[in-house]
Amino acid sequence: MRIAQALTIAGSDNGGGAGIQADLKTFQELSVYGMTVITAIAAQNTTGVQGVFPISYEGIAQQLDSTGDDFKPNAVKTGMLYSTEIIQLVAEKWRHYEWSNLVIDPVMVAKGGAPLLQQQAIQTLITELIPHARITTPNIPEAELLTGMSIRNLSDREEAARRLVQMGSTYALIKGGHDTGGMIVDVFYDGRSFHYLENIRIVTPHTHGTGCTYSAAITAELAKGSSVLAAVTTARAFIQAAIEDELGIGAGHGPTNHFAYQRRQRGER
Ligand SMILES: Nc1ncnc2c1ncn2[C@@H]1O[C@H](COP(=O)(O)OP(=O)(O)OP(=O)(O)O)[C@@H](O)[C@H]1O
Ligand SMILES: Cc1ncc(COP(=O)(O)O)c(N)n1
Repeated sequence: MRIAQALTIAGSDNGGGAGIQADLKTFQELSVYGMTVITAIAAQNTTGVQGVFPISYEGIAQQLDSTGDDFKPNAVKTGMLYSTEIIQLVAEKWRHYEWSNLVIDPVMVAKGGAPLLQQQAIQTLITELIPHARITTPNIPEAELLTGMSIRNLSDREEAARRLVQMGSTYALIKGGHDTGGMIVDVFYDGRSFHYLENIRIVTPHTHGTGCTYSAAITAELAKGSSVLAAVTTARAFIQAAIEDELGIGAGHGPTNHFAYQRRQRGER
């Protein structure tokens, strides 16, 4: 049996809750073989980001080539891409290796406020990478920056999703984690109709890396051949379980529980 394979192109979180580490844990839990291209080392913990150290352009290019020359990932996700140059490089290699199933999590700012994408790189993300995306998964502030509109209500979210599809992303998912109400509504758009993934907001400080984990789960499911809506639905259940069964690690905003979804599937909760 050929195992499904997925590649994540993202930053490293030494604390293990977000970035490359969250992606690999999620791939593994969903029975997908994971590979990585590291764009930057973010020194961080549950109290914040203490430093960001980008990998050299050559270092990233070589990782992409070493991956592309030998492996054929069934799906690829991007997380923290940090700069215009890195986005252009990823777009170039994407075309060169003819990869498929691109999931773009347009990581811009860490939960604590530290910038993870340079301001001037947002336009490059729009022109160079989003046109290749199978799905783009911004949170509300990211969707506002990408679309240039302010998002206050559900119809604004729908309009933002439409604009992402107009930019060339085949599907769009506007995540509602930054909602303030008791319900979280993620808006999924397939270019024709909308689906709403509604869940009760879990009251917890332990939401570090939720966006990374959610998009990694979508990537894993796409790698296994799921439809995009089915992938998002499974990923939503994965992130809900990961937030609900909290681990309580660290003094601040702790990581989610990447074991939770499979433990529930096995009836071990
Ligand atoms: N408190 C919560 N309760 C339930 N679900 C949540 C909660 N916080 C986040 N989620 C789920 O996780 C998804 C991703 O969260 P969010 O919108 O905060 O993404 P994000 O800001 O990209 O995350 P991060 O930057 O931490 O990786 C949300 O769309 C929602 O489905
Ligand atoms: C390497 C890396 N990638 C992404 C995030 C976003 O996660 P969060 O918004 O929860 O801090 C992060 N903190 N670090």
